[in-house]
Amino acid sequence: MSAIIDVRALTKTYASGFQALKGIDLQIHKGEVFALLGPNGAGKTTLISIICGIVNPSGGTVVADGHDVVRDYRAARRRIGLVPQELSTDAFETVWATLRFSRGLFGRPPDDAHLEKVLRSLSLWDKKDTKISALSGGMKRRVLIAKALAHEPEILFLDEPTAGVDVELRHDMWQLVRQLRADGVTIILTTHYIEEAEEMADRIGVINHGELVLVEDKATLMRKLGRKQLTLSLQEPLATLPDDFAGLPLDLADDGQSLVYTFDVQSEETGIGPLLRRLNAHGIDFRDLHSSESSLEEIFVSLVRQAREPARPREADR
Ligand SMILES: Nc1ncnc2c1ncn2[C@@H]1O[C@H](COP(=O)(O)OP(=O)(O)OP(=O)(O)O)[C@@H](O)[C@H]1O
Repeated sequence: MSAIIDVRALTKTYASGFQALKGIDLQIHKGEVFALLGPNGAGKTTLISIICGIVNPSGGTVVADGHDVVRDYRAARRRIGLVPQELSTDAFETVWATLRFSRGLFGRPPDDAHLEKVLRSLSLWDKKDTKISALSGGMKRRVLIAKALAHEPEILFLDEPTAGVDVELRHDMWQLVRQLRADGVTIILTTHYIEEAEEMADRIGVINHGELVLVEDKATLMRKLGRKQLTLSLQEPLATLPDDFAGLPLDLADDGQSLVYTFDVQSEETGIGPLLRRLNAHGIDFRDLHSSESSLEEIFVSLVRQAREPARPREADR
């Protein structure tokens, strides 16, 4: 698959001396929806701002649809739409004037039919002559998206598109993202809602302390999410596992007082029945058992923690 965005060895040190990005390598495929997750201050907005040419990188390169975002800024920027977190639009203009101006800013000839299509898709058509200052918060969000789509970008960045919006608008946005994807637009979104990444993304990237700690197909992550653990509290603690159990996804925990068996929920055979029979044959008794499922949220939290404290075992692996 061809990369529509190619980020290589990207670093950013702000004037304060703070290193916000520490060597990011990332390729975004044409036509995919890529969700960038990370805790507050991880570097998501910095990364997006550099790709969109708003912030200068300290090192490395970014090429968007064949154009270097620094050397060939205008050509690169024309291909990109950005929906920022905050409204920076002139609040005293009408919705229509704002969109027409924005389209012109990117060197595109007027195309009222396109603007009408965008406004209708965002349920904003009846507000086209309203001043932005007179719109509700949710409507202003919709205007931000309309503005980003006015110049027909091939790449769309959504920086926390649904933070603080109501359920209806959230679902409308998801629907719009699906439509844009079907139209061939490449979409990169940042979000704090794991559910949103699960719903929308083809691939997921996790950034923490300025480093990409994971880039994975959502389907692969969901398989990890499907992992379950069965914990058996033993009647008598075990010093080691009998050799017979070697090769099984089985670990001793709690100083030998528990056995933890990890299995795939989606697979037909969990292997629990044979495991219990084998334990019985070895005279290993247990007094209690419980199972738990690792969620994407847990995987995400453990990745973030792991990057902070590299020596600690992963939560999801315990
Ligand atoms: N202009 C700046 N000068 C100095 N430091 C900055 C500047 N902008 C951002 N930072 C710092 O860089 C780090 C990354 O910020 P960034 O906004 O990219 O994070 P984020 O992942 O988007 O966070 P959030 O989820 O809170 O939006 C933070 O520690 C932030 O304080």
